[in-house]
Amino acid sequence: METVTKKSFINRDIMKSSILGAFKKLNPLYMIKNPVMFVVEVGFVFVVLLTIFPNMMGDVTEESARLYNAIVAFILFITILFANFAESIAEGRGKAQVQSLKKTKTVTEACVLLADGTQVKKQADELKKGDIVLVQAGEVIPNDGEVIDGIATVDESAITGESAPVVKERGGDFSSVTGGTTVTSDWLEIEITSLPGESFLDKMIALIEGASRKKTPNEIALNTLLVSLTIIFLLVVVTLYPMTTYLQVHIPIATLVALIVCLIPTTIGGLLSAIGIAGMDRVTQFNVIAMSGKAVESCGDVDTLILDKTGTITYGNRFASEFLPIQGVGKKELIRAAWLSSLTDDTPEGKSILALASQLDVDSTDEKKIIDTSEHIAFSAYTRMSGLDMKDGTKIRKGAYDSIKNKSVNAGYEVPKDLESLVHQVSSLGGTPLVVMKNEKILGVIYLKDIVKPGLKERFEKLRSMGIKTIMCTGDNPLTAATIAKESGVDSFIAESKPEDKIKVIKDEQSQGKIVAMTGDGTNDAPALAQANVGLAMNSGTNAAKEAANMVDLDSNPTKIIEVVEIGKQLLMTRGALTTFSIANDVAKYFAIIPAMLMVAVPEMSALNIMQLNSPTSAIISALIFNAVIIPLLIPIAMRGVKYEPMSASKLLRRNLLVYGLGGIIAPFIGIKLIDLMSGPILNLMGL
Ligand SMILES: Nc1ncnc2c1ncn2[C@@H]1O[C@H](COP(=O)(O)OP(=O)(O)OP(=O)(O)O)[C@@H](O)[C@H]1O
Ligand SMILES: [K+]
Ligand SMILES: [Mg+2]
Repeated sequence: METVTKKSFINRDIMKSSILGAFKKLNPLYMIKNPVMFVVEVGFVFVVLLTIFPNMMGDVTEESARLYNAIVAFILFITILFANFAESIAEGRGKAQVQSLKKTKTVTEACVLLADGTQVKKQADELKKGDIVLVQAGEVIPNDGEVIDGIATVDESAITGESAPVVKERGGDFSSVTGGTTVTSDWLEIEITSLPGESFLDKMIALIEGASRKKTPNEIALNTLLVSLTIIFLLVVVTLYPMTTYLQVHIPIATLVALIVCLIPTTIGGLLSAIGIAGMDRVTQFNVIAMSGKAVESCGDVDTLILDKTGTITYGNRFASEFLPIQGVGKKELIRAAWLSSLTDDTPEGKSILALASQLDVDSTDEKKIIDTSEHIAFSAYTRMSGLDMKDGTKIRKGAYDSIKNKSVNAGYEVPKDLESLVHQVSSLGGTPLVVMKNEKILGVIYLKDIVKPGLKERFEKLRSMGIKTIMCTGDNPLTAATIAKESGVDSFIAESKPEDKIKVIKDEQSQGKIVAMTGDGTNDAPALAQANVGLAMNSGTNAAKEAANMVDLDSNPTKIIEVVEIGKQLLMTRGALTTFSIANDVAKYFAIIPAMLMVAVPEMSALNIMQLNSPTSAIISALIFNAVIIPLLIPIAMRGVKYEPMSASKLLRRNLLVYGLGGIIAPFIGIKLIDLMSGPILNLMGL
């Protein structure tokens, strides 16, 4: 099982560009998007002006005020830089990735096949949807498309980072190709399915570049809270001013600005967007492309996970392992019918049936003729069968038990007595029984082996402790479904389901207020992928599925949805934890510095001055320094996320309140005291 490797989130290049980025982001037009930090910037400009014109507000008496104002301005400036730096670091890794992706976007020339059989050369950016192109070994695929002819290996490392080439061919799971990848052997005829500039690679670049990074609903809600808190503290400090005048305490304007900055939620305000970007980045590092931050965030809220059986819970390459004829039918006859039914079946199941039949000896001399003269009945998840209508009128079908049985009964046949026991035999082993019939008469059963992936039981257990329900949806019969469900440990299952049943399950869950995630790869999964709150499509899947989904797994590993959900949970938790910490901090600072500030004028305050700070000036400067340095100190947590262990929501809340709430209250007392011990004497020397 893959795990997220804990790469360092910072290196020299990222450091350099982040420092530069921190300065670039000082632009007020940019800063205003982050109202909390914008207030700090306005305060900074104000204190700079007070440094240059100390008498601006008719405020000053002592000469030392200029120096004091300069120090406050400097710390405010550093605070803003730290916040900008956090965001730049979060963006840094994505930028590096974009650069390597852009390198793969070389200008390619495509060989377009026209309807009359002639070929013309076109630039990749002139290709239209529906154009058919021929791509040969060594050439780059000009845009996304579906293979319509040929078989070839394709190097997809430009996109997936995986160096082993992938075989692409018409039909089945490996028919879609991505622009920017390279054909390494043979040739492919590809029908283009994307417009120039709208390919998967283009979308990936735009996403990582952040061009389409919008604030997520959760971020917007939190921002509103932070702005409200900012307004409240602004009012608190503004009302403090007449009070102190009444008490005849002189508080310099710079101190009031410093006080505001200490009290408004600058810590979370400075880290909020970094947390979101880092969450998306963690998903990307995991080789999953999220189409929006909202998608990653929805993962954190997921209540129900819909999984399909084949390929997700069991290995995708379910293979034929036995032919079981019903009484009165020869094994040879069954094998021949099964072979015929699979001659033009592109699915892994069909291919494995051909392989087993050939291995067991089947007369295949007329193969080509049959293929050429018969009508092909392709497998579909709706009919749940596949086969051939031969020229001589023979109809051969294989498919799911209930589908074939219904068809045979409708044609007037009785269900063979021993059929059910054969189906039962296969199903109770967790295998898929495919029933074969010739001219509506049932001949026997093909045993397709389905193997449950290891380690799933523990993972479903983990999901359960996170409060997530897992539902397996399968087109297979109830007994096979029950066996696999039991073996893998999913919470519940739905058998004999058609694609629209998946949508129904999703809608039912959603109508109960649940957030639903699902994976899929087929065209018939597309509507369900679109309906789900989190739809994770496989990169190997069809383009329709990829368009409908809001995430794509480049490694095409459906079980990854589990990790993606965990990353989403972790993102929400990190945001919650740091918000709690930040607000607890601000409240603590209030009690730490107000008494120190006022004790000169109101001696009774000294009882509250538990911190015993050097002087009112040192108190405010120390608090302001603490307020600034806490931002870079928390960058590692924002980047990596808080440690996540699955547990119930209420337990999690309690633990978070304890660690980050209580921690947030205690930290400033210790931090400010330490800074005061160091800065107090220096300020003394400066005469402050
Ligand atoms: N190539 C095929 N030809 C005929 N019948 C098939 C073929 N592949 C699968 N089937 C039958 O159709 C049923 C439905 O297939 P479908 O792909 O919808 O579901 P599934 O593969 O069983 O489960 P899942 O939804 O988990 O992928 C299968 O259970 C099987 O009985
Ligand atoms: K603050
Ligand atoms: Mg399937």
